[in-house]
Amino acid sequence: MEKSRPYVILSAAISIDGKIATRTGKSNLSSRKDLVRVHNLRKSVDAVLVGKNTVNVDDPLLTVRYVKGKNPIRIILDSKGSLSIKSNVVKTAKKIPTMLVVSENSSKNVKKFTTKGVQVIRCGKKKIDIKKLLKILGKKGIKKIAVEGGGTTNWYFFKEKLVDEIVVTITPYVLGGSTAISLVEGVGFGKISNSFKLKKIEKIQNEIVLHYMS
Ligand SMILES: NC(=O)C1=CN([C@@H]2O[C@H](COP(=O)(O)OP(=O)(O)OC[C@H]3O[C@@H](n4cnc5c(N)ncnc54)[C@H](O)[C@@H]3O)[C@@H](O)[C@H]2O)C=CC1
Ligand SMILES: Nc1nc(O)c(N)c(N[C@@H]2O[C@H](COP(=O)(O)O)[C@@H](O)[C@H]2O)n1
Repeated sequence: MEKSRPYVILSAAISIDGKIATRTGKSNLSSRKDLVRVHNLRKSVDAVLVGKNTVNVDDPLLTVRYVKGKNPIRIILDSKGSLSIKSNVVKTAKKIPTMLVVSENSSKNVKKFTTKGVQVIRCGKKKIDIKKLLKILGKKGIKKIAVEGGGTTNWYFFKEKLVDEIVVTITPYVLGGSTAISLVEGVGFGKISNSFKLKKIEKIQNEIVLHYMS
């Protein structure tokens, strides 16, 4: 691992059949106990990162609420700068540090975000250059981040081999649906080569939490 970039933990809840949401975008798969674990993870990292679709579909807060602890910085990847101004992350950005990462080619006016307290970072020409972004975050003193989806964002991190740890909860649901989002979307790998080492298995009632390391 390059020392200059933050340590990356990919965190998600999946159904038995590997989906992270229903075909209609419902993603509240984890039990309350598992969410307590997720919030303990959030308080242990410097930043939580998600993609724009996750914000637009879930309208998350990405805060620490089920346990006591400091909120991580929130980072949203949105190459075109088309995030909803009415989203919870934007509405609370003056209280909780929030970064919006857009590509250099994005012509959208980002002032509407900055006036709401969102820090805007331009990184990568058309797509967001995640390697470069992690270097920028490292220089800002961010040492550990949790990537919380969705499937497209997860793919970019796997594609660039930037995932150091995977924490995934298998929840007791079968969702099906060819259009339902899986843990990892994108083009996918053509070869079976990207293996991780299983380090820990936790059983939380009806769920299993798997911890893998690169
Ligand atoms: N069960 C779970 O643990 C979770 C479920 N979800 C679900 O996932 C679904 C959303 O997933 P997706 O549609 O795959 O979208 P996503 O949330 O990964 O967002 C994709 C968007 O993020 C931006 N983006 C991400 N990486 C980029 C890069 N390298 N360069 C440029 N732009 C980049 C782009 O605007 C792209 O269209 C929602 O239904 C949500 O509920 C999301 C997070 C966790
Ligand atoms: N670990 C995990 N389990 C689930 O069941 C989930 N749905 C998610 N989703 C991630 O958490 C965000 C919601 O956060 P808030 O509760 O609003 O703080 C969601 O947008 C996903 O990133 N994760």
